[in-house]
Amino acid sequence: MTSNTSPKAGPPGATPLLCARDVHGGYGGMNILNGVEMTLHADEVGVIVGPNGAGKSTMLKAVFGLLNVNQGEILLKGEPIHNLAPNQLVKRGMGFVPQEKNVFPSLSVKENLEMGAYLKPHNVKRMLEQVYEFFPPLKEKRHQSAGELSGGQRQMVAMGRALMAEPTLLLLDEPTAGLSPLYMNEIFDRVKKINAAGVGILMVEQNAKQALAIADKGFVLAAGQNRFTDTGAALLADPDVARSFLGG
Ligand SMILES: Nc1ncnc2c1ncn2[C@@H]1O[C@H](COP(=O)(O)OP(=O)(O)OP(=O)(O)O)[C@@H](O)[C@H]1O
Repeated sequence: MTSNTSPKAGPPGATPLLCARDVHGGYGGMNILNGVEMTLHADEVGVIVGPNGAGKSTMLKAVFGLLNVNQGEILLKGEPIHNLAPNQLVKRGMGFVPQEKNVFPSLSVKENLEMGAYLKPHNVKRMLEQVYEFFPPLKEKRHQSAGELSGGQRQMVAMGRALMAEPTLLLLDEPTAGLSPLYMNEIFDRVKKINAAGVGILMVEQNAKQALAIADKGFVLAAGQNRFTDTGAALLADPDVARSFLGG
C-alpha cells in the first residue's frame, strides 16, 4: 500500500465538503467532544484515529446527527447541518455505515443493497451495477443471505448499501474491525476507489497506521480534542504521533 505524499485541498477557494468547527457534544449532560475541528474536501479520504474512548465514534455520530452538538458548528458544503436528523442528512448526500449490526442477516445481498436505494428507487439498477463494480464478490453472492457471508464481505454489503443512495460523503465507523489483514487491505483499497469515483470519505479506524497510509487527512483525537491534524503521510512520519498513538 502506498502512502500519499501531497495533500489535496480541492480547487482554490472551494467550499469544503465537510467543516466542523469547535464541536462540543456528548451523551446526557456530559461532553465527550471538547472542541473538535475538521475540514474535508470532496476528493479526500479523512481518517480519525486515537486511543480508546477518545471520542472518535462520537464525532462520527455528531456529523451524522445522532448526537446533540451543544457548541460549535458542522457544515456540509457550507450549509449548517448540526441540528438536522439523520434522515435529513441522507437526503443531503450523507451515508453512514455503523460498526455493528450494519446488514440485515436474513435478507439476501441484493435485497440488502436494494434497501439502500429507498430514496431513489429509479436508480436501483444503475447503482447495483456500480456497487458490484466496487465489490465484485457481492455480485457473485447476490442471492445468498448476508448473514452467511464472511465478516469482510458483510462489511462490503454494508458499504454497498450506503453507496446505493449515491452519497457525496460516506462515514465509516471502523470498517476493518475484526477483519484479517487481507480483507483490511481490500477494504482500504475499495475506500480509495470509492473516493476516486467522487465520494468524500470520513472514517474512524483502529488500524491506525494502515488507515493513515491511505488518508489525505488524518485527525488524531484524544480526550475529545484534536491532538494532531495533518496529511496521513505527515502524521505517519511524525515521531511524536508514532510514539504516543501508533505504538512507537
Ligand atoms: N451511548 C453512549 N452513552 C454514554 N456514553 C457513551 C455512549 N457511547 C460512548 N460513550 C462514551 O463516550 C466516550 C467516547 O466513546 P467513543 O465510542 O466515541 O470512543 P472512541 O474514540 O470511538 O473509542 P473506541 O475506539 O473505544 O470505540 C467513552 O467514554 C464512552 O464510554
